[in-house]
Amino acid sequence: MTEATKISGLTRAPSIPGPHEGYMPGFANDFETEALPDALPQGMNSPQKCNYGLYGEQLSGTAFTVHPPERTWTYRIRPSVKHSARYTRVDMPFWRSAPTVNDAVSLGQYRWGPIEHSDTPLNWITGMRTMTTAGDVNTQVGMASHVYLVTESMVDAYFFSADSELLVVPQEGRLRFCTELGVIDLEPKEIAILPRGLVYRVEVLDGPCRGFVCENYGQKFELPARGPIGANAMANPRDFKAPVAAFEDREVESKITIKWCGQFHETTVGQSPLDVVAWHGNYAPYKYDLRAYCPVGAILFDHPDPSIFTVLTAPSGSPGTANIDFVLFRERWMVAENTFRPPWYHKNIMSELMGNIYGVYDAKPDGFVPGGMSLHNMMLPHGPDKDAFEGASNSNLGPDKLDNTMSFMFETRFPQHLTSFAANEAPLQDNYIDCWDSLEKKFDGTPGLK
Ligand SMILES: O=C(O)Cc1cc(O)ccc1O
Ligand SMILES: [Fe+2]
Repeated sequence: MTEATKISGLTRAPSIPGPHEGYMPGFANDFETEALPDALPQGMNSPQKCNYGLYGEQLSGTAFTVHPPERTWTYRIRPSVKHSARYTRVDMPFWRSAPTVNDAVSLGQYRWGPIEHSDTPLNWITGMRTMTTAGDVNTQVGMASHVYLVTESMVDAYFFSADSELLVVPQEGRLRFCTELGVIDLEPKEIAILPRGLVYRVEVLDGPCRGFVCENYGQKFELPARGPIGANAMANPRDFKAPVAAFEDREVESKITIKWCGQFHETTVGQSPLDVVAWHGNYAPYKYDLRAYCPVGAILFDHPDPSIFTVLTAPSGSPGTANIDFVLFRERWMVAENTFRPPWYHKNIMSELMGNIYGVYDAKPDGFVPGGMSLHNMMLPHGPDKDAFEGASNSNLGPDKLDNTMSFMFETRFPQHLTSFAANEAPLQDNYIDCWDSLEKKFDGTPGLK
């Protein structure tokens, strides 16, 4: 064990040295961590008096009676109910919540270039730009996709979403999430999950920062069942990392912004809310390095469904039908024989929102660029563009490494609705559907030759 250290002004618990410095490995483990010795009660949750005069407080991420329940016990300098002002409503016009059905026409195949930064300094809250929403935030069903454009750190300002857990996919720049449960540093090729109800501030380590967010209104993300793939490959539990405890004791007026039922509210507190000295439980933020994802694919012929690339899945009420699948298209070898290797042409009941983190995506060699997004909505046909089709139909089928490529998909069972920002202000590529226009009729009435 090393000593407690300081990071962004927070005293951070001693942690295992080496690759896990500052983090604890494992997915949804029952973690325990303390930034001061013996701050964590042992053998019970609610001693009559906690060590150091701490207050015990439980954060429940599932109903008490869900199995397994997800909750974390925090031991903090002040209970979080201690705030000096009532909640006041604030406007956050670019961070929208479902339903946004009347904002724009959503029926269509859409693609956007990267949204550029402006001269206006933006933080984690003001820099959120909602692109699509699905379901209904008030019934805790569905999701929203956002792009964040962040250039400014939050100072004595904090945020939590009562509506959702946030899946963060950075594309540019480095961010630090100082949360009640510890500190997560995040850069492109990594993702983070910020659970519903967790208070945090976001600092810019290296800006400007741009990335994608999937806001999950429903049941939490979990690891997909691997079925016949077995106990290994895809995303392995040990590669997920939760932060060790970290706290600050700062008596300074601080603002907390709360997203609640799609509305934003502010209150003030007389101290930093990041005052959790120790915690234990299985409801925590975590990060994951996408380079640890071990893809499994076709090793003789054909192109399997992209569900084999699922990193995390958030279940809906219907078994096998996700509220959201987070799917990763990363570097891999293509070896299938006598096969059209890119994604096939298809229509899907699930709605597919894609983003490019870096490189070239095999079905769209042009136009789908890093920082860009595309939407193939419920039951709307899509597939490789003309160049991808011709290339893949005529290439020599030796083993071929798809290199320098990382795109992802937020796939939901619900139709996604564009916001007016996505339809009118974001860099929509008006000519996107032309990429299929020049696909030729090749039918000549005679059987094809192999
Ligand atoms: O449309 C897309 O590009 C995503 C996708 C990829 C794939 O390999 C199979 C199906 C699918 O929807
Ligand atoms: Fe698709």
